[in-house]
Amino acid sequence: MVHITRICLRKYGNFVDNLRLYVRGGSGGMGLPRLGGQGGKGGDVWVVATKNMTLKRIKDKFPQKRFVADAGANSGVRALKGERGADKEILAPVGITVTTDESRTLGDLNVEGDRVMVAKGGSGGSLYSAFQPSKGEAKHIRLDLKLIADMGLVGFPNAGKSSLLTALSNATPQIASYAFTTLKPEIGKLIYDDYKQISVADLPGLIEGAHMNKGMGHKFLKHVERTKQLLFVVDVCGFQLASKTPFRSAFEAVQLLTKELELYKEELLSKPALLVVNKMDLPDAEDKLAELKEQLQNPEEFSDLLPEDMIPQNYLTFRHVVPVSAITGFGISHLKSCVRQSLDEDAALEVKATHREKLQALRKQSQGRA
Ligand SMILES: Nc1nc2c(ncn2[C@@H]2O[C@H](COP(=O)(O)OP(=O)(O)OP(=O)(O)O)[C@@H](O)[C@H]2O)c(=O)[nH]1
Repeated sequence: MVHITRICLRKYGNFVDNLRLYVRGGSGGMGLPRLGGQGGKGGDVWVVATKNMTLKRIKDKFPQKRFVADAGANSGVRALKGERGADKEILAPVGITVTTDESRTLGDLNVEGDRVMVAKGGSGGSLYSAFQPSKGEAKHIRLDLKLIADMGLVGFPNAGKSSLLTALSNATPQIASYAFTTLKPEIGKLIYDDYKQISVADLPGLIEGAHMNKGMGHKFLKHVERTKQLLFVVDVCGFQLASKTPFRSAFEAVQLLTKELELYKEELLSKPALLVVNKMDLPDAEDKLAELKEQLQNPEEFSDLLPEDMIPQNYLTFRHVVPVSAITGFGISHLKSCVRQSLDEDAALEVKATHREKLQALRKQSQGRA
């Protein structure tokens, strides 16, 4: 398949589920020996859980990824006690874990307003320190989005997501409970011959208009942020949500799903995506699949099938388009291997990127010593 996903990657940058930052508390202020004055304490650095924030936004807004709190003021004749330096707050998304570079957990941000101190400011100089202030704490920290699953199922009601999850995971999926959410996703585990496990989440509640918070809209869409990749699921024969709503073909369903994600948060579309075309056991399924594939090859040509406000800005192209029947089991093992292949591909890229980052850090260190 050709790769609008890649085009999106270039346009929006990859989805960010972890971020490494440099943080430093402010230095303390100088004490004033003559009058026994005390310098102000340096500010602390905090990570604060904030609504509508993403790791990608932090990365884009602060490309240096460096956060330093203000220094405490020196003590002076007019103010024997120097003023405290201002704290620095890093506004971060809800649902992350904050760790040190050595993987020690500093705290979890589960609810809006949760905060974790990540670098303490230095103390001001005083009689006890011969009026010399101390420096603020400095370190690298990591912000990790708590992923609920490797893959997230994205589809309208009745597409067969639950049936698919059961067929894939060969078991009754578990209902998971997460501290940072009120919606309970069902998680299925795909187990491979080499015992590798991949988790797939079925997230209930996506309907047309979800971006406007229709149905369980935003809760659903928040979950999509917490999976590495997306598994779109459509009924090959299309669907009609209710008697008053229009019939949507499989192609329209794909574009409507894409548009819902785009309207909610464009960067979700930079996640790798696979398309599952379900219910291949139904009559005329082969013809409809052929038609869908043709439409996906040239989506612009078929855009007049969609309401104008639901045409995505960028058509998503899928790493794999996999026809299956969750009921008969047709295509399920092929889908399992496509899912594995897609995640393995990204894991290899991630290892490379981490390796590169570490090499760069080492290089910088040795340049600093020279
Ligand atoms: N013929 C056929 N029917 C299917 C297939 N997969 C699911 N169905 C049927 O489609 C209906 C919806 O299936 P679900 O698995 O509940 O669909 P869902 O997407 O989880 O639906 P919601 O829970 O409403 O979001 C059920 O009646 C299933 O039996 C399939 O491969 N072939």
